[in-house]
Amino acid sequence: MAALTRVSGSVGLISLLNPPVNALSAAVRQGIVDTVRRAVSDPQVKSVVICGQNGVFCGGADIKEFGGHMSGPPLVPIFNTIEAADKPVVAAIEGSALGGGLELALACHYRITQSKARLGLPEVSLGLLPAAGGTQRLPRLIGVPAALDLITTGRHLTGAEALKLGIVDQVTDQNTVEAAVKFALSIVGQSLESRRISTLPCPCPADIDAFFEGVMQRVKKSAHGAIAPVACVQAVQAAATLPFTQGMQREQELMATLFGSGQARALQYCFFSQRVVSKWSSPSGSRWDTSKPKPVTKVGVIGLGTMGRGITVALALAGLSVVAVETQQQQMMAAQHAVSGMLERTARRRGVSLVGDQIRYSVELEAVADVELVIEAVFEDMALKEKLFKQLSTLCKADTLLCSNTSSLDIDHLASQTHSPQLVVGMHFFAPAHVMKLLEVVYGPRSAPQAVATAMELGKRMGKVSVAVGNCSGFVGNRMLMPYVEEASFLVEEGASPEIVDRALEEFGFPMGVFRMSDLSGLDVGWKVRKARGLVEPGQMSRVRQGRRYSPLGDLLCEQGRFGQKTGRGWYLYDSAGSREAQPDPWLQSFLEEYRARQGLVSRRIDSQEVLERCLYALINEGFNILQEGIAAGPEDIDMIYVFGYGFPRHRGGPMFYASQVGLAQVLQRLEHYQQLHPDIPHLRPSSLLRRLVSSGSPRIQRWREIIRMPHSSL
Ligand SMILES: CC/C=C/CC(=O)SCCNC(=O)CCNC(=O)[C@H](O)C(C)(C)COP(=O)(O)OP(=O)(O)OC[C@H]1O[C@@H](n2cnc3c(N)ncnc32)[C@H](O)[C@@H]1OP(=O)(O)O
Repeated sequence: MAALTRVSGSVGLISLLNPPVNALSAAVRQGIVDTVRRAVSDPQVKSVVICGQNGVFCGGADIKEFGGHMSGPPLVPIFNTIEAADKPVVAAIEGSALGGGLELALACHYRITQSKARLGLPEVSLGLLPAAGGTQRLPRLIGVPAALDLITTGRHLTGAEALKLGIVDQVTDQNTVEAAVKFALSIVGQSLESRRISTLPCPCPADIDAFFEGVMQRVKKSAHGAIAPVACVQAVQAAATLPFTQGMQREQELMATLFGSGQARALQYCFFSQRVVSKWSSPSGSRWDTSKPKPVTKVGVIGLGTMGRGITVALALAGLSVVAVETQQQQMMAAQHAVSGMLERTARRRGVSLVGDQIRYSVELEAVADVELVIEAVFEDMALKEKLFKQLSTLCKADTLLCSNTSSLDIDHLASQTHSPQLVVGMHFFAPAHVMKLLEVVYGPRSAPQAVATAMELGKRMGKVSVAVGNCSGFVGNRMLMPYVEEASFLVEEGASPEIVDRALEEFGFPMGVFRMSDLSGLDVGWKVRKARGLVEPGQMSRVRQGRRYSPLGDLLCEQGRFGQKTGRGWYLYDSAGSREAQPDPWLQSFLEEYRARQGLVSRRIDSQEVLERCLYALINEGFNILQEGIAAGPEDIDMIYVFGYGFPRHRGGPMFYASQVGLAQVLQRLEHYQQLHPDIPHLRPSSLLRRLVSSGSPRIQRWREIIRMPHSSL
């Protein structure tokens, strides 16, 4: 798993051999031990270069090993041996040097990197910390603030950025291994004293205690309950305040706590789930590996409201040509201005040059006649969309893919308006579309495999996590959201306040609770949807509609003009329209008291456990229904949708993984309990798939797909 050859007469070249990313599996670690020992003891070898096979230095520890019993030599002594070697060791970094891969490079005396290589310590995103000396060596090399930034965020740097920070010694656009070998030849005999990072003092800010206090406060606030970022700060603090050996001990202690935690398991599940969802399949048998995407270079976007603008920006940033269409000149000009601003800000933040000249604006629908793919982003109005799809089907090229950004409407119905229903899919982006990572790609029974593959590939090019899902009202994300939001309203009817509900959900790890989120996105959005479904009865307070329990609270607030942040009043009170500082509203409290009195509801005390169980288990239960119906191929699809699109705390793995950790029997039992108390709420009726999984002994989440596919009685 690692090979040693002698090149250029005296350079020992060690290559890591573990495709695809040369992860540091037990065999690779053993290979490094053996090859380093041989290189160091070979008198003909005067210097050493470590590289990875196939253009990748090393993707870090083998994450697949984490779940089981770890065997083989540990990393820390291997890296200490490399650093202590009396021959210069040079890391030749191509592709990626991440996690343990970068820690290996930090143990070497010199680092040479390809300019486009990705370097970083992403362990925090796996619920861990860089525990092979990364938290102790990096701050000694680049100083505490810069190291903290990299270690607590896990962000990747390019080779060029790493040079600026002082992580690497040289960047090359030529063959990196050849450059490293040449370099290794040039440094033979030079003192290595100043090259052993563990022996360097740690450059620290002046008032170190105050500095770490401030950092810890910031990190805790943004961590939303995740423990790894906090442990990362503690480990770097040890680097700043303790000698290297003691710092290493502290690093190990902190790692031991994280390693066995449920959060690490959840985050590692997310890592693999993100890759699982890219390998999509549909019930019709089409699959990622048998469906070839169509090449796309030019995309039309119809409708330049908030969503259309964000989609235009995301396409342009991905290097695609865009034809952006609005109906009126004035709206088009406003959109053009807004898109330019968004592009400018994003380009500045990412440090890339400005793009924008590949966007053509038009008020003529015919402008999209020659594009390969159209994304419709007009108002959520079926009649309008029907008309548009009919027009597009006539004016576009025969093989143009027609995609809708609808968040809930029937894709199959839209497809039926066109000459080629097989070329229609949903591309459901999330606002702001140039920022949010999630894309739901919605296929109907008639969607061609190539259409799905093309939308998935386009999403990937736009940097999205694309998840293929079946067609139903609300698809996966919004369908599951409905019972979650409804439960929150029912709890408020029964005695909770919006603050109580939101606090419980925010303590669980959501960046915002239901009501703060609703105020942010606008209460009128849901109101319109409920009106379209015939649920709204103006001025009426009845709590049963269409044969099931209904809360008219949201409608009543809208009738008062309380649309949330934009009107300065919603579930909360704001200083002014557009302000973000939510305050409890005494008016709302009296309104709720009066409402409950008129409904004959006796307010009761509701605790955070009930909030979490009713909101989350209702959401999870709908997830099981979705799995059972084959709308999502597996629990990973649902979890990635919720983590990347709905702010579900990543360190909890997503709703389905969370359910598996709570225990399926427990989720079932609590749903049964609440269903008995509230028989008029259908979404609390346990899904038959949940029952089936419980009666199959609550298997590991990785086995659910298999059980879902097993033929079963519907009784
Ligand atoms: C003592 C414990 C110490 C821990 C320290 C650590 O090192 S923890 C690990 C830190 N490393 C990372 O977090 C890197 C994870 N990998 C990536 O970010 C990316 O895979 C990549 C290296 C940037 C490559 O990206 P690319 O898009 O080219 O490929 P994929 O992401 O699709 O990966 C290809 C397949 O390789 C598997 N894989 C990737 N990294 C690892 C890893 N570290 N361990 C095990 N397996 C890894 C990945 O799952 C893909 O597998 P498939 O089966 O093909 O889906």
